[in-house]
Amino acid sequence: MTSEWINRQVAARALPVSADAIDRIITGESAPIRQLKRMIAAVAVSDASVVVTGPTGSGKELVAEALHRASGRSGPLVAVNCAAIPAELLESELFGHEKGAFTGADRARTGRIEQAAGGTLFLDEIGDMPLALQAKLLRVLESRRIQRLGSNSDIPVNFRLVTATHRDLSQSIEQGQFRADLFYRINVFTLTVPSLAERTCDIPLILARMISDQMCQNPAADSPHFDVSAIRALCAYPWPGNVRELKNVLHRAFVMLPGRMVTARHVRDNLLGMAMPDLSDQGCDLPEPAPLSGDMPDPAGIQTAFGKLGDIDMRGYIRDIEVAMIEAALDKRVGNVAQAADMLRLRRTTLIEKMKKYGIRRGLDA
Ligand SMILES: Nc1ncnc2c1ncn2[C@@H]1O[C@H](COP(=O)(O)OP(=O)(O)OP(=O)(O)O)[C@@H](O)[C@H]1O
Repeated sequence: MTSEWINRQVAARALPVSADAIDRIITGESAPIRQLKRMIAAVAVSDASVVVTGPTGSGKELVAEALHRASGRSGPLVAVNCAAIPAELLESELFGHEKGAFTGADRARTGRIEQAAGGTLFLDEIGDMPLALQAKLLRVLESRRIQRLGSNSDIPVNFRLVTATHRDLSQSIEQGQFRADLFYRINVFTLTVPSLAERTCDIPLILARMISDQMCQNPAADSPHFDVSAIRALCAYPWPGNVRELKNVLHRAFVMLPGRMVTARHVRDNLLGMAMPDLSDQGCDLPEPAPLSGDMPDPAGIQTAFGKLGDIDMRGYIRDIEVAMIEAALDKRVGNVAQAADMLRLRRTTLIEKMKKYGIRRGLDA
């Protein structure tokens, strides 16, 4: 069904009660976001499958969450990132297995599809699912039954499927990488999340929401304040990494400019340009930090700044830097945790441990 069909349905009815739930999850009042929220409200109540498209970091996972919350389904939202799980493990992750089904299967395990009973199964990056598994998923969608690996018995399943991808699935079909029959099964509705560049008037609201979330997580943090020139500079930027990139910029502001008034110059030079701020115009009289290889902030410069600024919450500061670096590496490697770990010279398991500690879910199944 097309977005014209949805538009007609949306126009034909008042927003349902679930609009509140959607508003709480998706911040923004721009015309494309208001339209997206109305579409979510319209399709949430149906059981039909939804494909969420949109550029990376634009908020596709949030749309899946909003669809689930507004659907009123009593079961859980179970999210699986098909690109983050090695192909050979994805099948048992989704379908579960019986004890002894394969080497290392020392006990039975319920798969994600079963876990989503009565709720929503969100398959992120479905375009990356191996072809053999696509065939199995299609059978599940047609029969509404699954078999765990190593079992012959069918288990009935009841879930609403929401998928997302940053790939052009029609192109993947032409290239033989995605099954056309599965595409038609999963694509009853398409919801497209606009890029941040198409809705820059939402930036002040999103920023305020992110600051308040950050302060809830860490009430001791000293929030930066963005003046009008800073907001204008943020609105003029093209945001290739979309809302995720805005979140990273805010993290940088918390680390580099805590409690300070952020201006357009800070935005351009320090937050988007990634240079350490020159705080001399704010009475701190600090030397310019020497650039490091790779344009990373110079730790020696940070040390000097700390000396001048007095007491510093070192654990909080290091945590903020780790979060910003992990998110930057995940951005650079399009959510691929193994590659991000390589980039950060960490073992994959160490990176995953840190991501769990900091509540970074990108690239990990929920
Ligand atoms: N409207 C919004 N308001 C507040 N935060 C948002 C909004 N949209 C996205 N975010 C935040 O931006 C980040 C990226 O969002 P999300 O993971 O949903 O993007 P995505 O499109 O699924 O990304 P990917 O393509 O990499 O899977 C998340 O931290 C999310 O909470």
